[in-house]
Amino acid sequence: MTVVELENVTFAYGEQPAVEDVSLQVEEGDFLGLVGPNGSGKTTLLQLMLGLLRPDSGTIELFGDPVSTFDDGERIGYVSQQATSGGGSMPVTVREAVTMGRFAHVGHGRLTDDDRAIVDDALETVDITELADRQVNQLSGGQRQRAYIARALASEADLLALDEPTVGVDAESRDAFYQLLESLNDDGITIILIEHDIGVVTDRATRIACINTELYHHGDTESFVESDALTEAYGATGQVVHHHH
Ligand SMILES: Nc1ncnc2c1ncn2[C@@H]1O[C@H](COP(=O)(O)OP(=O)(O)OP(=O)(O)O)[C@@H](O)[C@H]1O
Repeated sequence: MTVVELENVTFAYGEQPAVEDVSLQVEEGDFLGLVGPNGSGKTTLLQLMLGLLRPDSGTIELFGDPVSTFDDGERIGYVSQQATSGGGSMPVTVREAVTMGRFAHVGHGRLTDDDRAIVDDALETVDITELADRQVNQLSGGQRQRAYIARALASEADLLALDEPTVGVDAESRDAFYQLLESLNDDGITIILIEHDIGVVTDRATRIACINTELYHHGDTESFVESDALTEAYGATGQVVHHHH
């Protein structure tokens, strides 16, 4: 099944397009790494995919329907840059924050024992059960992004979209976090990850989309590593490329 499909998508905040004529498909089970230099349109492209921004031209389908009519928020777990950097953290406990993942399912009804069990499982999966009663805004960066993943898991999302989730997280927690993403992907959850560390992405992602306003590469990770897309995309802005091997 195709999870996201973009055809000739262009979007501009002002005069200059931030995303220009991008076509790509994300298939169920993909672990897509979205890479490109600073300011190259990665966040914009992700928000277009999720229906948070409307394209100026082109079409976007999410789970097979035009994204404009999409109202199935519970199928997406979106961890924005603000969420992990702390700006969006709420004065609630970890358990309360993760329980919010159930709200799309219970509507105005009450939480059932099943809902509570799903929340417990999500806390367990990301290994933060012992932090359940702590305030989210008192967690470390690494603990906080686990809490946001747990919330997405509790919502039983089919698609996890993460925008630089490990900014400010130490190397060890970061590695554990990417292992967690890999195992969630093995369980069938589709993942789209924005990450500026090319080495991390090529180690973990099964597919790569490389953009600098326009799409320079979209395909499996091996063909990306062997291609010139990286130097071409980054060369356009003269940024230094950091390899991590
Ligand atoms: N709300 C906005 N209003 C106007 N311009 C914006 C807005 N958000 C982003 N831009 C511009 O659009 C371009 C793409 O930004 P975007 O955040 O999508 O890039 P990015 O690749 O995610 O960047 P980074 O890696 O630095 O997070 C940049 O030139 C940016 O300055």
